[in-house]
Amino acid sequence: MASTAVEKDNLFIPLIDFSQFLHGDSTSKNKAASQILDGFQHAGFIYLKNHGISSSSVSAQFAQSAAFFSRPQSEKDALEWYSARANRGYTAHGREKVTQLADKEDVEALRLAAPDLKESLEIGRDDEEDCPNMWPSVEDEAGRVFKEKSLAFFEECKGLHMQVMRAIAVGLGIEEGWFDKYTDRGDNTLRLLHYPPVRKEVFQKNKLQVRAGEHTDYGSITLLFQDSRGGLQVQSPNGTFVDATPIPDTIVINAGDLLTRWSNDNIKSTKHRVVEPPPKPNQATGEEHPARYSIAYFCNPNFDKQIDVIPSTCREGEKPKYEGVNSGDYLVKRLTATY
Ligand SMILES: O=C(O)CCC(=O)C(=O)O
Ligand SMILES: [Fe+2]
Repeated sequence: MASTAVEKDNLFIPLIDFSQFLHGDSTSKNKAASQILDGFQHAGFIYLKNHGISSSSVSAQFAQSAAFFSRPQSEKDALEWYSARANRGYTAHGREKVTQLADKEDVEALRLAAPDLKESLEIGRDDEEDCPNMWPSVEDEAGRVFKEKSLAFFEECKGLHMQVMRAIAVGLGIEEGWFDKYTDRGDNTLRLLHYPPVRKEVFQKNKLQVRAGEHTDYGSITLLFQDSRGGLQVQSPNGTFVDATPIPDTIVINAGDLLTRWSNDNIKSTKHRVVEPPPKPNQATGEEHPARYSIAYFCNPNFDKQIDVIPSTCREGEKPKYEGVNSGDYLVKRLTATY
């Protein structure tokens, strides 16, 4: 049995030791693969430890992210996200609304009602034609290091995506490398997220206020690295939102809508959101919640691939529930609907 990371309201998110899949004998490997598949089929979420991405790589990327978001607003605005097809660049949510107001009191009132609760930078494969990444100036040394480190982290995550898809293949009883031809291009997005400090009264005044609204992800799987603040919640089968508490050195991985479709609804894409962090024992009670950082690596099948239901996920005599779609078009369509 895998140990359990989250257990509440009929939501059971397993904590799986991925070294058993990567380096174990065939019995351990198959066992880890079925635990992973089982987690995706029932919760839509798993936690992975010993995943092969070193804690120094992860903390270095968090440091790069914090340094990036501490740049002057004008520098970040110059890197603005520019199209759903490219899905690269900087987004400051709610900012436009705020800056259009001249009156100081109006600005403050609006800031309390609908504050900027997150900002993000999306980074894609760096060699995609006509879709450049939006890097800070590489003439500045920090900008050059940011680019180099972020691209190295991108590659590490790409490798883990391939391995997790292999585990899903083994779990499904198909050839281990079945997904490789869908994962080898790395048409993925590294999204750095910063939830700035926020006054507690913002949540008290508006019970619906969240740091990131509920949603499902779009692609195959998402690798989610969170800091120790907390606030991520996952929807349980009962409909409640349950804390997905940070566990050091683990990655939270969830399945996205395209994998649900690809697997004929065998695998779940589960709603999640980010809310006010839960109180921690012995924590000083200030007026403000400190900043939260997370890194989401959204994985997609190669954009030039047709995604037809995986034959082995249909039971005998069962028809596929979905028509084939092109992976890249599917993602662009979903992004266009939200941005
Ligand atoms: O910040 C987080 O923990 C979650 C972010 C997320 O779900 C997303 O960006 O899709
Ligand atoms: Fe998400």
